[in-house]
Amino acid sequence: MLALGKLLELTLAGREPAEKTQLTVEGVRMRWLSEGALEVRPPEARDNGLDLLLSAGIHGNETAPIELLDRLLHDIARGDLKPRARILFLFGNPEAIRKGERFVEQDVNRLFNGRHEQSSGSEALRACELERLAASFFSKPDRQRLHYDLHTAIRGSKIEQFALYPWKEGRQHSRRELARLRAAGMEAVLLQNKPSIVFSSYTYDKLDAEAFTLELGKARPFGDNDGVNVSLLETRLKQIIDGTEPDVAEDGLEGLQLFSVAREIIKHSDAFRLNLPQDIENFSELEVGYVLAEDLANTRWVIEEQGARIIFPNPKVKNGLRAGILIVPTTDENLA
Ligand SMILES: O=C(O)CCC(=O)N[C@@H](CCC(=O)O)C(=O)O
Ligand SMILES: [Zn+2]
Repeated sequence: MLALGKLLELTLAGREPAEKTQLTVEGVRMRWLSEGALEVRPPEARDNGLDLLLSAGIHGNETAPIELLDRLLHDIARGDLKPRARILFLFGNPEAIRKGERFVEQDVNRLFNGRHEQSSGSEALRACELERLAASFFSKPDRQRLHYDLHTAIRGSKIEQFALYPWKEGRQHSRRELARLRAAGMEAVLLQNKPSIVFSSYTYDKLDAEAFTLELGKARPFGDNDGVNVSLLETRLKQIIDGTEPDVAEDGLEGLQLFSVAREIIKHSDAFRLNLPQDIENFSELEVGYVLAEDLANTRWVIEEQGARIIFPNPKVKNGLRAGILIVPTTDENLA
């Protein structure tokens, strides 16, 4: 296997490779760009015009997606997987990955779309670098752009694998991309309805990629991911990479549950209280009238929406950040 296939090992050791560019026997070029960043380019004659960004480890303790990208890279470096797409592999927060923690000082996934400029520290610098790497990768005209930012969640979930689809004014969510996600094993998609500061929102909004955050199960340490079944996604990614992906039927949304955001719960102060059991699962339903959260100055978050569910409840976030998302079921009528 080419040494650059060991991007994860290099990243965990905090080392630069001796050789920055290597070629497989079939002429696939692997190029190390910076810590945790590697570009793969097929020979020109085989290039099918897709630019695919695969990122994981934006949160350092979310290891199943990191292991998945590591397996794909090994297959490419051994010549077992022959790309027809250009690919950028990114391990988002190397320092946090080495520590096995979600983040070190601040959550990288709250620092995109310019937020890093208002901040400082190594994670702000990393978010800036990730934006730059993604922008440079997606700068070639007339190519398809696709980004999957792979995550696992802090808690268990009533719906194990789901995607979050960013929003941009005047742009419609794509039925074809949703069918592709369904084929990749996703059981639900949350259609966002406002701008956001996460990585996939940056590539969707500023770089015109089709972009998604994918949640694949519960976060566990390296080597402990048997419970996270990524086989459908892994098969689909291999097919996207080597250009053998079966056509997705645009009516192929069967079994895919769609949700939209009703409200984001923002923690404003240290007085914030979230009235949920610690072990509550994502997608748990909340009854109308339930007092979900309380904050300073008698602010109360009371459930008003029929069929409301909660995802990512987390009262420990820093003040000013999202402490949960209230979602409601929606339909496919506004898809392009
Ligand atoms: O389990 C949790 O509370 C968080 C899991 C996670 O890291 N989710 C991403 C979602 C990003 C998005 O909104 O697209 C995050 O919170 O950064
Ligand atoms: Zn995450």
